[in-house]
Amino acid sequence: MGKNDEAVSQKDIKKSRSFKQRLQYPTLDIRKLDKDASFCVESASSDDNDLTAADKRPRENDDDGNLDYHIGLVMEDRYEIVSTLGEGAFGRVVECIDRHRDLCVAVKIVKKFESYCKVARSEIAVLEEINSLDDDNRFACVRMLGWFRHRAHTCIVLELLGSSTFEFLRQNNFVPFSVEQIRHIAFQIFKAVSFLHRNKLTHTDLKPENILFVSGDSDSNQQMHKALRCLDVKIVDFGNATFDHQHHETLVSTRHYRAPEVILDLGWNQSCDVWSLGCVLMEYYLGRTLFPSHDCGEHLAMMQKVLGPIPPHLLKQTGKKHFVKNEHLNVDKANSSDDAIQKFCQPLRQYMRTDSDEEKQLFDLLGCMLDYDVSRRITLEEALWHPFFCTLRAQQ
Ligand SMILES: Nc1ncnc2c1ncn2[C@@H]1O[C@H](COP(=O)(O)OP(=O)(O)OP(=O)(O)O)[C@@H](O)[C@H]1O
Repeated sequence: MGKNDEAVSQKDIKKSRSFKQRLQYPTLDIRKLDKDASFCVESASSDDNDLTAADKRPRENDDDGNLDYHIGLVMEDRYEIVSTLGEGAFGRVVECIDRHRDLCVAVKIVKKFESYCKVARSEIAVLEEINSLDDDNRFACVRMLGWFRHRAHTCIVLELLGSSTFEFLRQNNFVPFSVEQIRHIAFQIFKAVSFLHRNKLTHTDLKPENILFVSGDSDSNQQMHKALRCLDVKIVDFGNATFDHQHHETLVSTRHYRAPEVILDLGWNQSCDVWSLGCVLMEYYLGRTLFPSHDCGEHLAMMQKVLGPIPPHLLKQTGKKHFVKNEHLNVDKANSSDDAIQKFCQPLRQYMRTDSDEEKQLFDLLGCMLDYDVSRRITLEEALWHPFFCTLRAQQ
């Protein structure tokens, strides 16, 4: 299945817009659009489209291929749905009581379409591998507890976690995290992703929505307070995780977190996760997306405003020649004077002018993570030895 921006059906666009309407993001509300648009959805099966037939029987799926469940529904004679936790391009995640173990769990109910089932199978394989590689649960990756099929939907049973860091920021009116909080969150995530990288896996979709606090209190206010006290987080969503030996899709990551080598189609490796995490940490610091763009040209122009010119040797290699003019980024005049670039993008060196030593360390680390050149970009193993983490390393 091709995952590219061009392969978007009208149905996907409608679906993306409804996502957009549901989201309240202060600077730009198109975050979800690109992720959705990156996947070519197979059309619904004929019985999904047959409204007359569907009208005559209780509905099992909504138009997006999601299971049309209700609170109280029991799946597998075991998992009783008590609430909805989240929604993504691949389906919905619900909180359930596991009646066999008298335990609350999260169940990701994947959309019914075959392409999504395929991604779900891959997510299950990756989660099984993580469970067996990390049997002591030392790294901050969500644990899979099992999986089953319910009415043609693949359902993945996961340990129950709390809010995503994106949701946390949103509920907190996008007040940024403190540098100390960023340090704690980053340290755990870097260790976890570094563990994935050592085991030849790339996550490819690291973003604040996929980094969840561990605290699972159902009262959101209490949850916020608890999360801020303990700051333990875990990574979710391994549906696009790719082993080194597997085919690497041309287009990966949700747009705002997408590395330049992916946009320029230069091939990618684990280093694209490092770029995404650089964008994530900056978002935690700013309380808003670092590159709030919806267009590749504008996105690259934003990168230039923040990080300086894209090296000509990289532009020389791209097959996407429309991005290049005289060995430099071909910045469309309309884009370069675009409000969004002027308003949201500030050179990283200006942030470095801060008087705070800990902020200086953070920006130094971010500079190393947001290096255009993959061969020079810091690895997470190296990043864990950066002075930004020295206090946490000392505590280990
Ligand atoms: N184990 C969990 N515990 C609690 N909430 C969860 C859990 N896993 C996922 N969620 C919630 O559900 C949301 C969607 O989950 P996930 O990212 O796995 O779905 P997806 O369809 O693959 O998303 P995407 O559109 O990013 O690909 C998360 O952002 C989070 O809010």
